[in-house]
Amino acid sequence: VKKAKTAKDSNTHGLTKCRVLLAELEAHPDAWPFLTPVNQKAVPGYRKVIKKPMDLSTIREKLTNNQYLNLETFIADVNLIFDNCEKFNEDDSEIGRGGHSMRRFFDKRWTELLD
Ligand SMILES: Cc1nnc(-c2cnn(C)c2N)n1CCCn1ccnc1
Repeated sequence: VKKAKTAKDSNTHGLTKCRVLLAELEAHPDAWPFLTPVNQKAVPGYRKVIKKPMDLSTIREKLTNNQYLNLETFIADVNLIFDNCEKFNEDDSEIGRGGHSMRRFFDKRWTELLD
């Protein structure tokens, strides 16, 4: 029997899914370009081109600091990683291919975790 969904329940429930998904993203073999913030001093053009940098360690920090209201706001930050990657990297490049691979994996997993 499905328990009545209170706002708190769906929030807690949603945050558990965020933790599961983030752990899987961090452990993925193609995650290496996305584990830490792009070094904007070392990468010419990145600061100018990418308006909202995002990476998995920043998402981990925000999750730890309870900054995600729900699964949707978490998914938006993860997609930002992949959109930034597509904007800055050729599809036919190692980092570009890694971004596509990670996005495919993430899309599959979060849809599987939906109620
Ligand atoms: C993520 C991401 N998107 N673009 C880059 C990047 C970094 N340098 N260059 C020339 C790029 N296109 N990144 C960060 C990749 C992280 N990285 C690079 C080497 N070791 C880690």
